Amino acid sequence: MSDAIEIKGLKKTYAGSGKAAPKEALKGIDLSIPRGSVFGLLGPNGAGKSTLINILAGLVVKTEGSVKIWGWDQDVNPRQSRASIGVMPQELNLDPFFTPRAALEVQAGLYGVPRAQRRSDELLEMLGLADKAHAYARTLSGGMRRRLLLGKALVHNPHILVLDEPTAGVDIGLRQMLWDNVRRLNQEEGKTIILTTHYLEEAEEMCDQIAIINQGEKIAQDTTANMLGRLDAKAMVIVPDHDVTTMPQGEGLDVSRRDDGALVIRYRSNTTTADRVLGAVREAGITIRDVKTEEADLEDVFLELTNTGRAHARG
Ligand SMILES: Nc1ncnc2c1ncn2[C@@H]1O[C@H](COP(=O)(O)OP(=O)(O)OP(=O)(O)O)[C@@H](O)[C@H]1O
Repeated sequence: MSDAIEIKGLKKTYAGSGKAAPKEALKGIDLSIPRGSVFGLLGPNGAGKSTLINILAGLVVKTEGSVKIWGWDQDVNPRQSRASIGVMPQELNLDPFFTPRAALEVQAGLYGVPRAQRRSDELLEMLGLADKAHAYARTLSGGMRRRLLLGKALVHNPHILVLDEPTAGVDIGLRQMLWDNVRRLNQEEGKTIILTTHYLEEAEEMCDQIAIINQGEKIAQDTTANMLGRLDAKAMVIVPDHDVTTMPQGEGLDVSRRDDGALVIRYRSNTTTADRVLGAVREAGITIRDVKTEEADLEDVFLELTNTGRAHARG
C-alpha cells in the first residue's frame, strides 16, 4: 500500500518581484508520510512549511519534483489527488456574506459532493457551530471562523487532513476542542493528519512522527520517540552546600555556573554515567545539597538540528 503522501525531489522557486532575486523556498525535498499517522511538520519561520502545504493543497504550483497523494500523482490524476486531501489554512479567509451552512454547502459543491452525501449539519454539530448555522461569517468570532475552516476542509471526507498552524493564537478551550476533534478523526475515522505548529510541546504530545524542515531542506525525519531519543543530552543541576572554588572536570562534561550558584553539568548519557558526573563533583571537593537531572525535549532537538546544521536527514 502506498504512503498517504509521497514527495520526491520537490523544489519551489518563487520568481523575484522587481529587483528581488528569485527565492528557492524548497530545495529538493523527499518526504513519505505513512497512512494513519499524526505527522508533524516543523521548522523555523520561513523554512518552507507553508509552501509545501500549499503545494499539497494545489494552491502553489511546484517547480520540480513529484507529489503523490493517497497514491495519486498530482500531475497525472489531479482530481483524485485533490479529493484525497483537505487543508485547513492558516489565514481566516472566509467569504463574509456566507453563513457557515452556506459556506460548507458551496465548498461541497466545489468538490462535486452529491447532495445526498453532504454532511453540513453533521459537521456544524461536530464543531459546535449548529446554533450559528445561519449567521453571517463576518459576525463569527475568530475561534468560530477557525472551526468553520476545519469544517470546510472536511466536506469531501478526505483521507488526509492538513492543519497549518491550527492553534496559533487560539485560547485554551478552542485548542482543546480542535485537538479532541483531530484525535477522534485520526483514531475513529482513520484519517491521516499532517500539521504544522510552533508549539513544540503540542507536536511532542500529538504527533507520532515528525519531520524538521530548515531553509527549504528536510534535515530530519523520525518517530517522535526516536527524535527525542537521538539527543542523549542530559543536564545535571547541582546545588552545592558552599561556595565552589574548584569546578568539576572530566572528559565529556560541560560545566557552567548559574547566577544562583548552582552548577549545570551537561553530558551525554550514552558515553557518560551519572555516577561519573557525581564522582567528578566529589573530586572537586563539592558537597551536594540538592541535585536533579533534566532530559532533552523536542525543543532541544529542534534547536540542535536547526542551529548547528550538523545532523543529516534520516528516514
Ligand atoms: N509568494 C511568494 N513569493 C516570494 N517568496 C515567497 C512567497 N511565499 C513564500 N516565500 C518565501 O519562501 C520562503 C518559505 O516561506 P514559507 O511561507 O513556505 O515558510 P514557512 O516555513 O511556512 O514559514 P512560517 O512559519 O513563517 O509560515 C520564505 O523565505 C518566504 O519569504
